Amino acid sequence: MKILTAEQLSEADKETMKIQDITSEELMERAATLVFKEIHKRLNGAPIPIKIFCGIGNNGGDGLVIARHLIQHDYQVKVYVVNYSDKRSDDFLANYEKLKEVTNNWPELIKEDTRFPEIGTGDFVIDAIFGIGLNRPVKGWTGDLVEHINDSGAFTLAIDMPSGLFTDQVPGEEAAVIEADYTLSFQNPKLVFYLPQTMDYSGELQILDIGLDKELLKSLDAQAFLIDKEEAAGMYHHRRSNTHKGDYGNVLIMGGSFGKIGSVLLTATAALRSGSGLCSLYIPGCGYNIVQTGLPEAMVLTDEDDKMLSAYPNNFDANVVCFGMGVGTEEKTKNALKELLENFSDPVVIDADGLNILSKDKELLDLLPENSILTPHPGELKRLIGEWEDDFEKLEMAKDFSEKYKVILVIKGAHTFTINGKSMYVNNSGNPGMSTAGSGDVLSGVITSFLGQGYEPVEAAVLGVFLHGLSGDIAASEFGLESLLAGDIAKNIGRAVKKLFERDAVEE
Ligand SMILES: NC(=O)C1=CN([C@@H]2O[C@H](COP(=O)(O)OP(=O)(O)OC[C@H]3O[C@@H](n4cnc5c(N)ncnc54)[C@H](OP(=O)(O)O)[C@@H]3O)[C@@H](O)[C@H]2O)[C@@H](O)CC1
Ligand SMILES: [K+]
Repeated sequence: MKILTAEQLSEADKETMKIQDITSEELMERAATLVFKEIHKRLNGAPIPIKIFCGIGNNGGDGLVIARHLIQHDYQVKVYVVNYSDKRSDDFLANYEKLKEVTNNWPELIKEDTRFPEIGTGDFVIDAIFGIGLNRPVKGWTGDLVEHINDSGAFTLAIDMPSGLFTDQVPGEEAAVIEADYTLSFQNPKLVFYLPQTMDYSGELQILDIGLDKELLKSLDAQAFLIDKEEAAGMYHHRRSNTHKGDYGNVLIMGGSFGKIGSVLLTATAALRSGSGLCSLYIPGCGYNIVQTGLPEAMVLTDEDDKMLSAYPNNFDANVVCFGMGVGTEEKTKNALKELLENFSDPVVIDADGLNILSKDKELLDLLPENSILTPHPGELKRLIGEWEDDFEKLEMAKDFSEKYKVILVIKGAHTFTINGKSMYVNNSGNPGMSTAGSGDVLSGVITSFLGQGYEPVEAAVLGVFLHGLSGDIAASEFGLESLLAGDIAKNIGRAVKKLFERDAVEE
């Protein structure tokens, strides 16, 4: 699904009104009625005190429409109008009049000197103060109100955006932002919902299709692409019957050092579980017995050094090479990476200490084959591209880096970002149980495997990241978050592929 900017979405609102010949009040009615239906589906008439905080723009207008429907369905509703300005929008005013027709319990005005209403932990708060029209940080008494809502402990549902959250920048330190438990956002996801610095504000997220014109949305350039099952399934290459192992890649995994042989074992297991036809490892001598015993399906070549890598096996004919897990950053090992980059011209996958070696000796970056895939976690990324002020700057710096060196960056996190020049892909699978040792080694194996099977490099990265996450979700549902081991992620890749083509009950 496309991630769009606030400007694109408000422009799409306007264009849709023209194309569908509807007023903005009708579009608001449509959008807010969908929100009402979602609430009604879950509350099912429960007598919970509902407190709706409405701004005076169109986000507030949505709040008033929701209030009207809830009142008409006999919910206990109290509406507050947050009077941060006198410039009420037309649709706000029209819906204010309509609300008065269904209740005598008129909205209460909250102004600068008003005592804020009490909010109990059992209340249900609907935040319709600011939406995508936010154009400056929320401060002063409006900010105090936002903090008052946050401090209440009540379940908070944000409409379109948690109030105070910009779509295109992180909030400043003194700005107040609603910390929502749930956000129902209109039409398309927004980038801030997925960035480490801002993702917590939206809580659980649901995107509502409010029927903006499909052709119009298709024509818009995405700020980024959100990758879910549907997008991942579209990238997957089905296996043909008339094939043999030679059709599925011959990957070489170079990694490990004394005490860190497990890392390469995980990577190789993941590569084979992801469908590689042939998988070989190049490791220090000390790992020979471990790998041969742990993974009989793999072939093992050893370096002349017993404890670390010191060379690249130039006479070995692999179609993709992955380098870095558990290798350390010794000078000898740097030479091994250098030899690899000087002798291998197809895309490689570089992870972990391989990235740290590149960061220490930036000249090596120029040797990277075009479309190589680098898989840093935030610490490794910082060493590679430098410090950033905030997540938006990080993404710009990462795009510049990707363009400069013609490589694909896979920035690992709760939502892993894959960056290919100006294009960004945001992963939407996975869970916190995957924050565990070796998880990244497994990811490198999955991506390497797909690259070896002939996927376009960016697809190998994006699909690999998604399946890695989905496999983690499957493993977590079996073992629970705490007990999840990286090896479980590797083992479940096949189930994740199967799941790509299963329909979920909720989608039906
Ligand atoms: N027909 C449609 O288009 C549809 C729109 N929909 C809904 O409309 C929402 C967007 O509505 P919106 O554009 O009216 O802006 P909104 O977020 O309500 O803000 C209101 C005003 O607040 C002001 N302001 C900004 N920051 C401020 C601050 N820090 N402190 C104080 N004031 C501040 C600023 O005005 P200013 O003061 O700058 O003149 C701004 O204009 C969207 O999120 C969705 O919920 C849906 O119904 C679908 C159909
Ligand atoms: K809001």
